[in-house]
Amino acid sequence: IEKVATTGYGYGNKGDYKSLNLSAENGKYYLTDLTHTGDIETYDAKNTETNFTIMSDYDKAFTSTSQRAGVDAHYYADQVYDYYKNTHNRDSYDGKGAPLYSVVHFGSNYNNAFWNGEAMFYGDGDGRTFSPLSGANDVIAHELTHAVTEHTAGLVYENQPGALNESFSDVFGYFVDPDFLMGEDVYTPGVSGDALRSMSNPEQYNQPAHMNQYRSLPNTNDGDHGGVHINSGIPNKAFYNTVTVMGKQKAEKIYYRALSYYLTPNASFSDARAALIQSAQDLYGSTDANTIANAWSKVGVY
Ligand SMILES: Cc1cccc(C(=O)O)c1OC(=O)C1CC1
Ligand SMILES: [Ca+2]
Ligand SMILES: [Zn+2]
Repeated sequence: IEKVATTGYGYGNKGDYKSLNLSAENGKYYLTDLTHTGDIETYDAKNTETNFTIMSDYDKAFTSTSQRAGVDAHYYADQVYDYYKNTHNRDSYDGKGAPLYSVVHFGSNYNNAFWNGEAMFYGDGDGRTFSPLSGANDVIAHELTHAVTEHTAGLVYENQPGALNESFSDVFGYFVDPDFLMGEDVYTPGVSGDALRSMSNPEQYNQPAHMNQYRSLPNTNDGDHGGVHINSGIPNKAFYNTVTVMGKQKAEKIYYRALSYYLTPNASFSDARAALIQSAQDLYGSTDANTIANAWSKVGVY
């Protein structure tokens, strides 16, 4: 007997109804989406950091409170998979249809989300800094883009290449959730209107928005690997300067081409500027190439 594809539904972290691609076997239903080249599977860590079991139910309704984080992780993984396939003709993060694994309820009161090279992991948050982190599609897009970056440019996760790595994840978070805030749907559930980061106004959340504010930090864990989540404000602002002029349709093609074709592991901010200019020139010509050049010059990167 094997798992057969079926559909069901569930409630996400906000109690919102979402239809789901499931699989069925022996009268049980699983968060296994068989509709893509690689399966999309969602696991429950049950607040451990080691034991993960695929989320299942005895019917097609994933409506219990403990299933909400899984419903969102599963639904948004499908949405981001479709984004890369439909917009960039990229089949999963490796371009070869790799299966997508997500793990929810990771750890306890865990205010983080991450890609560990094999799967996406989402904490539940502590209810003050974060609500469950799978509750936002820009977070899933951010994490999955770390996987895409690993399989394309391979931007080293430290100093300027690391800040570019972070910025490309935020940028594709914008392409999936087109607003200039990151994590706004799961950040500080008790405070409305704030976010983890702002791409239009990085300073609002203590990030630099210009090269003359670049923060040289130690390349250690507590130095945020040379400030990858801090200095990403500079390329994020350059993106804001770009997309507000040329629009999302052109920007997403240019950014994808730079990431997948030109950028290399130790790229600096200046290398990224050149790669994006070249990508714009390749695809659309000098007007859009100049838009990129100006967008980066305005943040002090030449
Ligand atoms: C919440 C969080 C903490 C530490 C690292 C990351 C990380 O993935 O770099 C992280 O996730 C994000 O930044 C996503 C966009 C909200
Ligand atoms: Ca957002
Ligand atoms: Zn990240």
